Amino acid sequence: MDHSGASLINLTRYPIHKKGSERDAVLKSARENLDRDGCAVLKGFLTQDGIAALTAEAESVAENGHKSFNRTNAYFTKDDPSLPADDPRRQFFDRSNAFIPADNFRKDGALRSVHDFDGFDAFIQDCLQEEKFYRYADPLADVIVNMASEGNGFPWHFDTNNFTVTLAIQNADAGGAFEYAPGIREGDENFDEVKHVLDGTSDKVTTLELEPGDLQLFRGRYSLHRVAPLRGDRPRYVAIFSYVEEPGMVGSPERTEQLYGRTLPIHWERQAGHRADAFID
Ligand SMILES: O=C(O)CCC(=O)C(=O)O
Ligand SMILES: [Fe+2]
Repeated sequence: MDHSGASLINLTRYPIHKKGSERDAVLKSARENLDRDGCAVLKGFLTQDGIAALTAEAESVAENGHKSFNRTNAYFTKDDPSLPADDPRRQFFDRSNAFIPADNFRKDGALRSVHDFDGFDAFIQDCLQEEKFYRYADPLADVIVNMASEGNGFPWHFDTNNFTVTLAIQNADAGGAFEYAPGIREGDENFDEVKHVLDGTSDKVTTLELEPGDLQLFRGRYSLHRVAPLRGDRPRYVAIFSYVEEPGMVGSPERTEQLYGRTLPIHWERQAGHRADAFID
């Protein structure tokens, strides 16, 4: 199969490589959506060939996914028994999934052909209007695939990163909608409304049914979000592209071991003097 980015990305609809009025129109719409509710979805960013190629590639390396399980609240903090039992900081959920580390994706493979396509990074940066914007320099984490099936999932949380860039590759048989409460903690923590989201009684939740090939830009620091429980045998595959505010950053050895099940020499060499918390998490 042809793995040039030009055949995998729908450049007719999203001419990200060509400065001009068409690209400007796509940018304008993405920025408006990001401003309004912290989320922009570029439907059908991949072509049908792109979806097929990325799915085949994810399947071919799926066995290398590293499973991780934990119990976490929406804030990734420890339990605080001094708070009332119904405080949202005391609601813990199971979180489990598998990350396929970035070094499973070859330079000439489909996923990196999209990532390395001329203009891809610049386009994402322009949508997000982030001044400091660098690819994560972590060979295990610059672009990964998040794999989850029935019984796994991402329960309600706020991201520690300012934004997340994801590309839907394959959905589970059922379930897996992306649900989020736009800007729920924009002004303050808004624990009362967060509580309603966690117990399923909020009317502030937007549901997105993302399809294979959709590119999503999401500011998850202020918007509580989750992936609704998955059903069926087919795994859900989502690629996650990581960008950070400084060049040369990699993950801490501890976090890398936890997420990917191994570390490389670079994780130990670089740990002094570099922020270690730049994960999509
Ligand atoms: O898998 C997704 O669609 C998003 C998961 C998520 O919220 C995250 O990686 O922080
Ligand atoms: Fe998230």
